[in-house]
Amino acid sequence: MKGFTCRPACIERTLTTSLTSSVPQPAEAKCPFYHRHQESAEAVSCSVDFPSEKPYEAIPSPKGLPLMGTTFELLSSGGAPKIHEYCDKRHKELGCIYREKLGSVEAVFVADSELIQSIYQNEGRYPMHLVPEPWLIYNETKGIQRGLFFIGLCFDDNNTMSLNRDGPQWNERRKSLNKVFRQQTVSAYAKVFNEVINDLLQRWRKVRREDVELIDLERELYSWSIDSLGTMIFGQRLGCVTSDSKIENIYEFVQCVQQIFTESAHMTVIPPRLAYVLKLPVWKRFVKAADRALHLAKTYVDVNVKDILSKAEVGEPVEGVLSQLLLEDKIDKEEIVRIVTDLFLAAADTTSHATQWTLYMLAKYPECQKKVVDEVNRVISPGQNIQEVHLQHLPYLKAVIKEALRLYPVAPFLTRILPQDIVLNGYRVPAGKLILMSLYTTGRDPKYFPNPDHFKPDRWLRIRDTRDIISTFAFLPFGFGIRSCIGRRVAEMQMQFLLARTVQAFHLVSANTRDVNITMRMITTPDEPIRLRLEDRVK
Ligand code: HEM
Repeated sequence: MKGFTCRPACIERTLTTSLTSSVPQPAEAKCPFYHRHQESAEAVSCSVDFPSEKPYEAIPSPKGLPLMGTTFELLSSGGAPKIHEYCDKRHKELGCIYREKLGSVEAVFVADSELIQSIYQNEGRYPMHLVPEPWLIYNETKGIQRGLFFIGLCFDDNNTMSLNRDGPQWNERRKSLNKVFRQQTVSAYAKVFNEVINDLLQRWRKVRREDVELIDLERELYSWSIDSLGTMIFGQRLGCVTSDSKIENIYEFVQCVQQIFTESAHMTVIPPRLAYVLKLPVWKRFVKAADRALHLAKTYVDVNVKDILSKAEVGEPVEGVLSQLLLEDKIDKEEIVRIVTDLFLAAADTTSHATQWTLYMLAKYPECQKKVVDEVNRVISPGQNIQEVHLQHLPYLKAVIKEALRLYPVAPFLTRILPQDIVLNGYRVPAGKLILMSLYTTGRDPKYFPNPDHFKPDRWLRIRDTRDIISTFAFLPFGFGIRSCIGRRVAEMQMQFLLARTVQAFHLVSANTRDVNITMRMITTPDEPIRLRLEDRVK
């Protein structure tokens, strides 16, 4: 057990001042971030601890009303769309660890790099994350099984989380999929990623308005991310960014996925089981969108499975992740369909929104955009395809992406349910309790990132050059460890390719008249459409 505890920032500051002014600190009692705390009044407090262990109930918790708990406060702070800000405020008020019941689930919130590290050290052999309850109820009531993200956690008869009976199954699937998502395999798709980008840039030149503003950036990026991933999985273009889309209802699919996220986010404050039992409109909309999205995706995957199998039978060459999985013959076909369908759900929204925020930052900070353009132009000529080998010469571009993900983490909370008790900052957290790691808060905490509100990609370069120690556990946009994002390599490569080629082709100008903020739809999305003007660089 590490010797730290957290207290409200005001008490913390008073204590720190009085302690440091009089009593010398024993080395072993010092918080590693001690000096940085003193520099910053905004930091979420983390300080010298007491040796005794305290029970779960002693974890700081906001006072709520008898029946309503803190629901009213959450609603008056903007509800589910502003939950990241609400939790950030709580951390500032209660410290880097607190507990609170939001909606139907009680969770322990943690915003401290060392504590996050210790959570991952204790995640066990089959780590468990939270699957949003509406999705679990949907799967359970429809009697359907789902892909990787969903395996390993369910609710038992008492509506509490039951531990890990599917852990070994997850582990087996994950190992098979790790093979198809490792770096060398992903690199082989550089050519198809470029093809999709060529079509996209071509399309943007055509569809932008007369004043060169691009309409519906969100949908454009969705289509790009689905087309890139689809080509990698099916070994053939889906045509989402060209007019010859091979999936008849691709836009309907995109809309359904967006709606699944929106309705799930609404059910953060309305207990999902209640919404289900009472068949509230929010539940009906959720089910309708989920039914349709799964049906559309499954139909398309099914067709491709048949196509691949019949080609393979007559010895015709087949490409793509799906054929790799099918021909390996280790996973049952029905399950492959489920896994692939869910990959699209996990991939499309996340990659497109991370890219959207990064484009917004580049448009908002022209000096950063110029640095990226100069860097890219030194490595590839305009219009040329980008190769994986070029990426090692684009450190600034990578820093820009990291910086955008720091301020706008697509998943602002990482979740774990641990298989055994853990002591965090002196508090015993029993096995099976939901733990939420607040990345939005750690990413904007000055004790980890000086001047946190500034968009400063250089901070990532300086760290490397001077070997400054920054805690990586304060910044984990793809999670960490054996259950981290399986698509990280794909997402990073897709984003690096698209951003490099886009800034080389266009000067990006922000057309938003106010700052765009975050609104949560399960993931971090903009609270008004991000508007970009794309001015040609190369005539
Ligand atoms: C910028 C884009 C992306 C971000 C920020 C992101 C982030 C994440 C995060 C935070 C997790 C949860 C990890 C955990 O519980 O510890 C996750 C899981 C997952 N992601 Fe991603 N992701 C992105 C793109 C993708 C892509 C492109 C794919 C598919 C090719 C994908 C597939 C998955 C899957 C299947 C899981 C569940 C893994 C498991 O449970 O074993 N993600 N992602």
